[in-house]
Amino acid sequence: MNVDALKREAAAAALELVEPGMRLGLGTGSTAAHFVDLLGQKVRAGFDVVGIPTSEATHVQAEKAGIRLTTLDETPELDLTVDGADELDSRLRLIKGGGAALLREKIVANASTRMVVIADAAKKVDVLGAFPLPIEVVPFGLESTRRCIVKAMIAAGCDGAVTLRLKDGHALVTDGGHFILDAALGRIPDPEALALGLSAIPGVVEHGLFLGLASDAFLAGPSGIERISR
Ligand SMILES: O=C[C@H](O)[C@H](O)[C@H](O)COP(=O)(O)O
Repeated sequence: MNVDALKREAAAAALELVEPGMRLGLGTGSTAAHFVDLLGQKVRAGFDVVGIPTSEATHVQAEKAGIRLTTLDETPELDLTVDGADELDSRLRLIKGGGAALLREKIVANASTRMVVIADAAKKVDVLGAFPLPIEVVPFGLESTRRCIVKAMIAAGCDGAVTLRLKDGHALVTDGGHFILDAALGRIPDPEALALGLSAIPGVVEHGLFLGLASDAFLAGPSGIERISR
């Protein structure tokens, strides 16, 4: 089975958790897109839920799929968020932001009673960090912020290049109007320490370490779905 089919299987498993009337956070990325697609099919068959998209891209997809949408201002507390991840470990600590949506994703996950991760099984790792950690930063003072990030990494026992994410030769601009710095760390021995260090830097808006947010994960592999719960 190809990776895309596995992503769809994980999305289908998470769909079974959705109950009528739920307030749902809708994730971003190729795996979350399967969930939105499957949810749209259910909605068009008469199922009623309301969704909060975590990116402009998901907003467009969900609207086209016929899913009723709201905002966190109208609906500040959600029942369930279903989202993908770039990496996760057995304690459901995640790296997210490969699609540059980490800020809204974290706000939405934090507003949800449950966050469920959907992914192909290859995303599960023993130690986080092979996937470069996305860090969303304010454009003002970029180089100064980058140096502070390097110091915070070293203090947390890791090291690696921190580079500006580009799109079409220019700095990629997130939905919130910020830039993304990607930290190629290889391994993150103490994600909690690194998260604390990064959050203390004024120019850092948010980082892609999602710690203590996910309650469950559905991981689709060749031999079926593995469910991890916390
Ligand atoms: O910013 C993007 C998100 O964090 C995605 O959920 C993450 O990158 C996983 O995306 P995909 O399902 O495409 O691998």
